Amino acid sequence: MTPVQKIQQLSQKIEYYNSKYYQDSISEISDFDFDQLLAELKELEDKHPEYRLPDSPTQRVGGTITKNFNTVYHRFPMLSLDNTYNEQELRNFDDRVRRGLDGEAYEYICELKFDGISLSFTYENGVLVRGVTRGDGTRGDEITNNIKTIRSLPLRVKSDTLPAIFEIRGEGFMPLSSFQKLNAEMESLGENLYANPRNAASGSFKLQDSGETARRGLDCYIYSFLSEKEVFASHEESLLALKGWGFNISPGWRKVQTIDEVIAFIHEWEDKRGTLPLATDGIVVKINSFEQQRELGFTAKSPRWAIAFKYKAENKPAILRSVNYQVGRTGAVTPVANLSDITERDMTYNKVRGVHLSGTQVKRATLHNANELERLDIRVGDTVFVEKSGEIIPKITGVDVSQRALFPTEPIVFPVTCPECGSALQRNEGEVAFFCPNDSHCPPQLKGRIEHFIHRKAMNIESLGEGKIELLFDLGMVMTPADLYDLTYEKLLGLEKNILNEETGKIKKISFREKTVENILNGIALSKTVPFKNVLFALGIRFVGATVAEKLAAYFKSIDAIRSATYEQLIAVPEIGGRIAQSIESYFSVPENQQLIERLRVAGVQMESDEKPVEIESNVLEGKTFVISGVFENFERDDLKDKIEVNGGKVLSGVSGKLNYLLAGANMGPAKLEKARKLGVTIISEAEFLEMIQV
Ligand SMILES: NC(=O)c1ccc[n+]([C@@H]2O[C@H](COP(=O)([O-])OP(=O)(O)OC[C@H]3O[C@@H](n4cnc5c(N)ncnc54)[C@H](O)[C@@H]3O)[C@@H](O)[C@H]2O)c1
Ligand SMILES: [Zn+2]
Repeated sequence: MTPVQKIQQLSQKIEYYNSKYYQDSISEISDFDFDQLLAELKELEDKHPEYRLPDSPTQRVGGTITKNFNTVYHRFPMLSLDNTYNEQELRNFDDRVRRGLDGEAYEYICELKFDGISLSFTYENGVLVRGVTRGDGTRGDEITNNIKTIRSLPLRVKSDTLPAIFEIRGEGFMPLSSFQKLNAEMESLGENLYANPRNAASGSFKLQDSGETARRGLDCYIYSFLSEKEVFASHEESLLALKGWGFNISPGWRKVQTIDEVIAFIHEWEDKRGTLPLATDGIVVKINSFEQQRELGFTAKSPRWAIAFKYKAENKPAILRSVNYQVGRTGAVTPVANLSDITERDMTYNKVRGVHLSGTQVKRATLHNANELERLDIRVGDTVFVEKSGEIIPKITGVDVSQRALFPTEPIVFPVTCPECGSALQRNEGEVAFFCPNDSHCPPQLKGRIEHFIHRKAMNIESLGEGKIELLFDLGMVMTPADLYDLTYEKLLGLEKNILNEETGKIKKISFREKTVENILNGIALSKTVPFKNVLFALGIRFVGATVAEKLAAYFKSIDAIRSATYEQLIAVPEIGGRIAQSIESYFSVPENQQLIERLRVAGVQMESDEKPVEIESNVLEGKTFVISGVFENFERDDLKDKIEVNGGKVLSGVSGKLNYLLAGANMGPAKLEKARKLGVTIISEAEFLEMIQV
C-alpha cells in the first residue's frame, strides 16, 4: 500500500469510529486502539504533509452536531486535548512547554479527566441562558432544557466582579450508580445496554425528552471559565472563584511545579480513581498562568498548553475457581466466573478477596453465554486475564494457556438442567443463550416477571419496588402478577423481612406499616387504569418489548384479538416478524398464562385499547420496507410513517440489507446515506414516494 492509500484508509477508518462514537454513542473499539490509529495517521502525515487530507481527523475535533437540536456557534472554539498513554511523551510535552516559554518559570494544574461529554454554559447578567455540546468544536447542539436538569448547576449566580456575559465549561457525566440503575432498567425492558457511563451520559444529554434526561441523574464537574474581558490571571484563581460562586468544581485538582510531580499525581490516582463514584479515564495537565497559556497557543485541534494522560485499561491475571449459572427473568442462563487472585490459589473460596483491579476487588466476571466459554476455550483452574475498563462489569479477555502445564484444570460443563428448578435447558435455533423453559414455576422467572409487571413503563406500581416484591414472593403471597390484585390491607399490615444484600453483606429490614400498605394498595388500584399497551408489555411475553406491545395494541385493539390471531395475521403487522409471532402464539398456548389473563381481566385491568382503528387506504406498498430519515416538506415523520402503513408498507428502524427504500429528506445523516448506498438500497425522495402511493 502506498502512503497515500494508507493515509486515506486510516482517515476513513477513524471517521467511521468517530461517527459511531459521537453520533451513536457506541465504541466499537477501545479508546486505546482508536488513539493508536490516530497516532499512526499523524505520524504518516508528518512524514508526507503533501498527502494530508484537508479535512483530516488529525486536524479536527471529532464530534458532530445533530439535526435534533438548534445549532449554536461557540463564542470560543471548543477544542479537544492532545493525549498520551506514556510518561516519556509527557516529558516531551514538558520540554515543548519549556522551550515555548523561553525559560520562564511555570506551574501546572493537574486535574482528573472525567469521562463524559464536554458541555458549555453561557450566563448573561448572572443567569444561565444556554447549554451547548462541543459538537464539531465550532458549532454544537443547544441542549439548554437538558442541562437545566443538572441539580448542581446554578441557574443564577450573584457577584459584582462577574462580566455581563461569561461562559463556563465542564464535563457532563453519569455517576456509576445512575449508570447501573439505567442499564438494569434497559435490560428489564429488553433494550440495548450502554457499554459504559460515557456513552450513557452522551446519549442521555441528547435526548429529546428532558423529563427522561432528568430521571437519569446526570451531573457535571466544572473546569473552565471564559469571557471576553480578562477576569483572572490563572486557572487556579478561576477555579477557586468558581467554587466560591457555587459551581461544582471538579474535586482532586492540585497545583504543582514540575513534571515529576505531575507524574507522581498520575501514580497517586491510578488506583484511587477506582474508588470515585464516576468514571475517569486519565489526568489533564494544564499550564496555570493564563498569560503563558496565550503564549503557547493552540494547534488546529487542541491547546499547546495542556495534555491528557490516559490510563490504559488494567489487565491482570486471576484464577478461575468455578462457574455459577444465573437464571434471569426470561429464563436465560448466564455463566458467571468466580475468580481469585493468583496468590489465593489454595485458599478456600469464601476467604478469597479477589483481584485488585482499578481500585476495587474483583471476584466475579460475566462469561455471557456458552458460546463465549467456547470462544475463550476456558477451563476451571485456568489462569485467565481480567480487565475492567470503562465498563463496570469486569470481563475475561483471555487464558494463559502456558499455566496449564503447571496446574490442573478441568473442562467447564455447561449444565443440562436449570440450577433453580431442575428443568431440562433448551436453546433456540440461532440464539446463543440456553434457557429454562419452565416459565410457569421456575422461581427467578416468576419473581422476575412480577418485577417486570410493576415496572414504570408497564403497570407503574412504583410503591412495590425495592425488596417488597421479594418479601411477598418469599412469603408465597404473590406468585403471579394476578395475586397482586388479591392483596388486602389486613393481609399486608405488619409483614416484615430482613433482606441481605449479597454484594455489600448489609442487611436491610423491610416492614409494612400503615402508610406503606396504603401506598401499595393505591398503586395497585391505579394500575387498573393504565392503557392496554402497557398491560400487554407488562405480561412479559418474550420479544414483546414496549414498542412491539404498542404496535400490537394499536393494530389488534384487544387481548382477545391478539390471542385468536393466526401466525399469518401476526406477521402482517408492521415490524412484527416470525420470531415475535411464534413467541406470542406459544405464550397464549400455556394454560397458566390464559388463567393469568382471565384473573387480571376480572380484577379490572385494561384488556382493550380505546384508540381509533387505522383505516387502510391501499395495499400498493405491500411487502415493501422503508426507513425514513431527514426533514420533509409536506409531512412530519410520523405522518409519513402512517402514510406508509395505511398503504400496506412497513417502517423499519435501521438501514440493513433487507431494506427496500430509504425515504430521504433534507439534512439526513451522511453515514446513513452512505450505508444505504453500499447495501444497494433504493433511495427515494418525498416526491417519488408520493408518486408511489398515487393509485
Ligand atoms: N473508541 C472509539 O471508537 C472512539 C472513537 C472516537 C474517539 N474516541 C476517544 O475519544 C477521544 C477523543 O475525544 P475528545 O476529543 O473528546 O478528547 P478526550 O476525551 O480525550 O479529551 C478532551 C475532553 O476531555 C474532557 N475533560 C474531562 N476532564 C477534563 C478536565 N479536567 N479539563 C479539560 N477537559 C476535560 C473534555 O470534555 C474535553 O473535551 C479519543 O482520543 C479516543 O480516546 C474513541
Ligand atoms: Zn428453571
